[in-house]
Amino acid sequence: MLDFFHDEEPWQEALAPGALILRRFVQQDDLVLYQEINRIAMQHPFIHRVTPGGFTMSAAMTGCGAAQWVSARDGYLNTRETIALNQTFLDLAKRAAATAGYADFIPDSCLINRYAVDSKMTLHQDKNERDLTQPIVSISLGLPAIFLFGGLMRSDKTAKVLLEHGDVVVWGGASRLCFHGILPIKAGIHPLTGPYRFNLTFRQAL
Ligand SMILES: O=C(O)CCC(=O)C(=O)O
Ligand SMILES: [Fe+2]
Repeated sequence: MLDFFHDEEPWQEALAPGALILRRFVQQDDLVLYQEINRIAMQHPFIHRVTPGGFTMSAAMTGCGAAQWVSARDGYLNTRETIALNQTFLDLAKRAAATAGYADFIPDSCLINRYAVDSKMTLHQDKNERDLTQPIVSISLGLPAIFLFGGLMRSDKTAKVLLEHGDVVVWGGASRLCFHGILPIKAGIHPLTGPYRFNLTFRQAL
């Protein structure tokens, strides 16, 4: 893959108390992650969920692990039909969490979002998980995106952060319930993922 910065050493950037960006943390594992996303999508195709307010989400979703997120209203569905979290996924998520100071992270689920051009995610809190002492580990692959990261109130000022291929954001502790979102994705073609951005969020949901 032609990537000018492919050999760059990963580095870290503080985002907020309890929140850290691990730049290029999964860059070396991008192909394995992408192949696993495709394997999962063969069994559980990406779908556009409808919010409780009746809006169809622009990002398409699938996932793996013990629980599947249904909606902000209905939370997680504990289902036997989901695909197990594979070892590479688990190892990476735990290693990222530990690097950010969350050594006890035990993810049981991974939600996968696929963003095409103009797809976005409006500001929200991840609060359907049962144990909020466990962090969120969020991996970005493919096209870049602007990530908004705010405070505990929707109206709080948000930081705008460019997330690129291979970056990981971990948030927990004082930041666990911070509002966050994704601005509309700009058109582009990524060497690995084509016209898409993928995001994987690892959680202990149940
Ligand atoms: O796509 C992202 O980077 C964030 C996704 C997200 O916030 C979520 O799935 O809850
Ligand atoms: Fe979220």
